[in-house]
Amino acid sequence: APTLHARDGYNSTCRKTTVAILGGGVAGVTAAHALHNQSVTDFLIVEYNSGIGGRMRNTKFGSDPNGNPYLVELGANWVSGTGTPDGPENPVWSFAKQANLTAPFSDTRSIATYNETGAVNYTYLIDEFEDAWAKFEQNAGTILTENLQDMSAKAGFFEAGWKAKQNAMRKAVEWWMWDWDAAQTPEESSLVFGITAYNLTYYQFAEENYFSVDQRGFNTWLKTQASSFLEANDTRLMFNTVVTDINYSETGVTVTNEDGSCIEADYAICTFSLGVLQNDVVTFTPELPSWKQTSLATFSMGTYTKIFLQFNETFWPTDSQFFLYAHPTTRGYYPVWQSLSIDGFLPGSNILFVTVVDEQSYRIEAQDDETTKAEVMAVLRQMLPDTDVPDPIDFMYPRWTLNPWTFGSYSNWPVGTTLEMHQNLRANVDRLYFAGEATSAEYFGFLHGAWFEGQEAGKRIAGMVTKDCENQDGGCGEYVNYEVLHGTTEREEYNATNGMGADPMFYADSGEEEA
Ligand SMILES: Cc1cc2nc3c(=O)[nH]c(=O)nc-3n(C[C@H](O)[C@H](O)[C@H](O)COP(=O)(O)OP(=O)(O)OC[C@H]3O[C@@H](n4cnc5c(N)ncnc54)[C@H](O)[C@@H]3O)c2cc1C
Repeated sequence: APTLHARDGYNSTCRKTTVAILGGGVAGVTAAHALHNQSVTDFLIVEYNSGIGGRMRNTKFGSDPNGNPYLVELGANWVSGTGTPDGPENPVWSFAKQANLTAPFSDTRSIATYNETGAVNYTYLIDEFEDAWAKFEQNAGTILTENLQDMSAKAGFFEAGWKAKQNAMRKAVEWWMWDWDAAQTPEESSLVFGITAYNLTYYQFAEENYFSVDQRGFNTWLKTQASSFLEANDTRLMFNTVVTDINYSETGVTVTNEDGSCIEADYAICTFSLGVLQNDVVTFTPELPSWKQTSLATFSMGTYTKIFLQFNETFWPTDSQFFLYAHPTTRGYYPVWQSLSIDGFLPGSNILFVTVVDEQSYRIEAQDDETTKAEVMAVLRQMLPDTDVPDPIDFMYPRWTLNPWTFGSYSNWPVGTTLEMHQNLRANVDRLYFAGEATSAEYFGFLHGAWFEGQEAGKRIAGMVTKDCENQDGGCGEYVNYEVLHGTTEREEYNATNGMGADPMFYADSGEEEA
């Protein structure tokens, strides 16, 4: 191919391909699937780890009565938003059903509340928060449709009549209703885009969550999807390969890996997390343009940490899925506990886990397991003052922020962001394309966000390669980008070109899809 020789950095020993897909998470696999569907089969998937799945990551933990370990999910765990018989369905849910995934209904109403004195019922505060939520959504809708300035979710709560008022229990409820999803505080989060992601996930699909306890791993659904077009030992899968350099131009992309190997591609799709892109793991040549660098710096990467404990008995209540703890002074200090030792989940496993996010995640990532274990156990003993709480027989948590292939858990939109600004995160630079949960305007932070964005990038490139544009919604070829940003994004710009093909406020207004 003579065009290859014209490229910068062309090296005759590089492996050649039409599309280099960088990363084998949801977006990477789905991009490959979209290419395959348009008969573009000459692609490579380059992946740091030894298998596909990315942030759907599991590990062995504890042991069952036969001495075999359980499998628990360190990363994504829920199918968030499912679908209705007549409405659109979350693709993650479609594949989860195909894979016969064991994923019981996750009932957020099944919650018991605690503070430092033990069980104290403040579920009425959850009701109060939920009452304010409708007003909160309406205000977000007004800002979006009237092209007004965005505000923080915190300010939005105030406006809707909810305040935490320096009250530990109100703070715990606020954490449960916001931080537990966003992995960042309401002060850090955009009101408008927090609401759009929520609406499109829960009102467009369905307002329910299923929690995978499948002992094959949650990522079985993605493996099911992958097996429809990839062989088990497909030579297009390059595992245990760490990308260090990406050299892009208007004619192609050269990818260099840590082991010295390289790939010459006509196009590349980079699906690395926002955290990876923010932490200079990969060197881009030429340097990324300033509109791209600014967008990478603008959006934030949250951290969500599940801390697992196994005991030799289940000494906590078995009639609730969730336990909410209000620490007297520190908001977000070991607030949400979940029991796996209940019917439908992993009965008899004696496993509990507690979740922290953001600053508390960074804090515990920086300290040793024993220190964290002591803190966690002190809280648990406060919650259950009348129970003789034993020490755990197993204890473990991941450190997502320090992880070189993620640098955090999932993205969040800070206050004052616009759709145009986000489009710059999505947009390609020459032949280098981007996809992943963070590039999704509609569903950032979610698996299905990564799914749709991988598909979009795959379809756009397939359209260029085959000269046959089958992507009716988004189109084919390059994404738009904005070298000069407007203060706000006009209502008419909320369209597929800017990554928002579905109307977030349409779903919010009706609460469900209209015929
Ligand atoms: C703790 C946690 C909880 C979550 N909970 C949920 C949930 O319940 N529901 C939900 O819908 N979503 C959840 N998510 C979000 C969900 O996991 C992500 O949105 C989704 O998995 C992202 O897919 P992706 O393809 O965009 O990125 P990734 O899965 O990160 O895929 C990118 C791939 O690139 C690889 N890579 C990175 N750097 C390099 C390199 N230098 N060289 C080669 N390969 C590299 C990585 O190994 C990875 O496999 C959670 C995430 C975390 C971390």
